[in-house]
Parts: sequence; structure tokens; C-alpha cells
Amino acid sequence: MKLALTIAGSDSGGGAGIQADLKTYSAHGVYGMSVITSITAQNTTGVLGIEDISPEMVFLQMKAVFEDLYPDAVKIGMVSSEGIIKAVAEGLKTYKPDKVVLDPVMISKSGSHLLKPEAMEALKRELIPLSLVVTPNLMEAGALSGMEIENKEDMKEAARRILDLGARTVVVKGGHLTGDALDVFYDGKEFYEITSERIDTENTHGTGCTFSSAIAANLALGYDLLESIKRAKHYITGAIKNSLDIGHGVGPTNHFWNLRIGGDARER
Ligand SMILES: Nc1ncnc2c1ncn2[C@@H]1O[C@H](COP(=O)(O)OP(=O)(O)O)[C@@H](O)[C@H]1O
Ligand SMILES: Cc1ncc(COP(=O)(O)O)c(N)n1
Repeated sequence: MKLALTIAGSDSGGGAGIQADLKTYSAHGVYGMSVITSITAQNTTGVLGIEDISPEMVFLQMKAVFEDLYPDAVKIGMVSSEGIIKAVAEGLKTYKPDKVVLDPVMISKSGSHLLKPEAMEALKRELIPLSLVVTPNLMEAGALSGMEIENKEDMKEAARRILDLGARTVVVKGGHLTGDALDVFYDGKEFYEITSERIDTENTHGTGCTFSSAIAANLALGYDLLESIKRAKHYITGAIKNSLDIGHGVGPTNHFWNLRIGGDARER
């Protein structure tokens, strides 16, 4: 059995964060574990409240996981404060996992700050250099690179600048552009354009979380980074195509779209 860890915030509505990550791990047949950094009271319509876990408790959860069930890959999502970011960095330096996917979560689709603006520099300084790949969306890539991104060439320039911050590789996600859903992967030498059709749906809660944890799941399964990104793209495209029209706001991705246990899961 391969093991994967998510270090992220809890979404009570089950669509993003820890919940999306653990569902993604299960759908890949990978054993999922969690280090919870914050609890959000959240649903498809928005975030009602956020309570951070103490940095000491974040580190202790990492210790519990790494000293017993060492993960084959790690995904990092919401890390809201400088204290939590430093605790996670301390854990990574202590236990040295080599496959770390960093989704630099900043603002939820509903508009809440999941990263305190003053913690942005700590995220850049402490976590980017310890990651194998960073997966910003357009807004996050713009904030990290200090530029506006409006097209594919901008995505490539932002990717270059994010490597200058010390990232080893980066995927700039184009989910918020128009046209095909194009993501740009840059490994410091070559650019790879990873594209799918754009799916016409409002239900995209948890897409970034699902994509980054699918990369981590595939890394845990032993695929190389480029192959893991391509497989994650296939998974997220199916999860959006079959996304769930539940709740009163932005519905979540569907993790069961390619599972066939006891019939067609899409009909449940
Ligand atoms: N409407 C869509 N159709 C197809 N793919 C999409 C759509 N929206 C987002 N994606 C894909 O989902 C993944 C997550 O991207 P994005 O939504 O930009 O991230 P985030 O949730 O961090 O804002 C990317 O691979 C992106 O291309
Ligand atoms: C706890 C938590 N973590 C992350 C997100 C981002 O969600 P998305 O994947 O839709 O950008 C979220 N809304 N809540």
C-alpha cells in the first residue's frame, strides 16, 4: 500500500481542503493521512469562520505521521499564518520527504482569505524551496510573480519568475482563463502545455485541491512528475465533468466518477 499525506485546512462542506484530498487519495487506491492546519466552517456558498490549529499541534501531527507511517508523497494546501508555515517547514526539514506538492492556497473561490496577506512572504521563503512542484492558479501565480497574467505567454513568464523564487518546478493552472483549460508545467528547462476541453459548469469548488492531491497520489504510486501531472489533469477533468450540483452555491468536484464499485457511481 502506498501512503500519502495532506497538510491542509478542513472544509466542513466536504468539497475542498482535507476532505477533497482524502477522497482523491481513496479514489487512487492510496492510503490517506492528514495534518489539519485550520478548521473552516464552510459550505458551497462560502466561509463562515476560520480557526487555526496551533503551530505546536501542526508539528505534532507531522511527527505522529512521519515517525510511524512515513508517507510516499505529501501535498500542502491551506497554511494560513506565518506560525503554521514555519511549523510545516520545520516538519519538512526534520523528516525530509522528497515528493512535496505545494498548492499555494490564498483566497477561496467565495472570496475569503485562507492565507493571511502578511504570511505571503513566509510562504515564499519557507515552503517554496522545500517543494518538488508548486501549483498556483492564475491569481496565486500573479501574486507570487508580481505580474498580471492574461494569456499563455504571461503564464510562462510567471512560471520563470516562480522558479527564480527557489521553486524546483511549477504548474501554472489556467482554470480561470477562457478557452481550453490549459495548464503550463515548467521544469526550469522546458515548458509543457497540458490541456483539456473547458467544461461549462459553475461547480468548481475544490478543483485546485483535487488537482494537487491527485498529483501527490500519482507521485506516491511511483509515476514521475510529468506523468503524475498528466494523470492528475485527466482525473480533475473527469471530476469537473461529473461535478455535483449539491448545496446552494458552487458545487464540488466528484471523486467517484471513475469508480465502478457496485454499478455506475455517477448515478448515486
Ligand atoms: N471549467 C473547467 N473545465 C476544465 N478544467 C478546468 C475548469 N476549471 C478548472 N479546470 C482545471 O482544474 C484544475 C484546477 O485549476 P483552477 O480552477 O485554476 O485552480 P484553483 O481551484 O486553485 O483556482 C486545472 O487543471 C484547471 O485547468
Ligand atoms: C480549507 C480549504 N482549503 C482550500 C480551499 C480552496 O479551494 P479551491 O480548490 O476551490 O480553490 C478552500 N476553499 N478551503
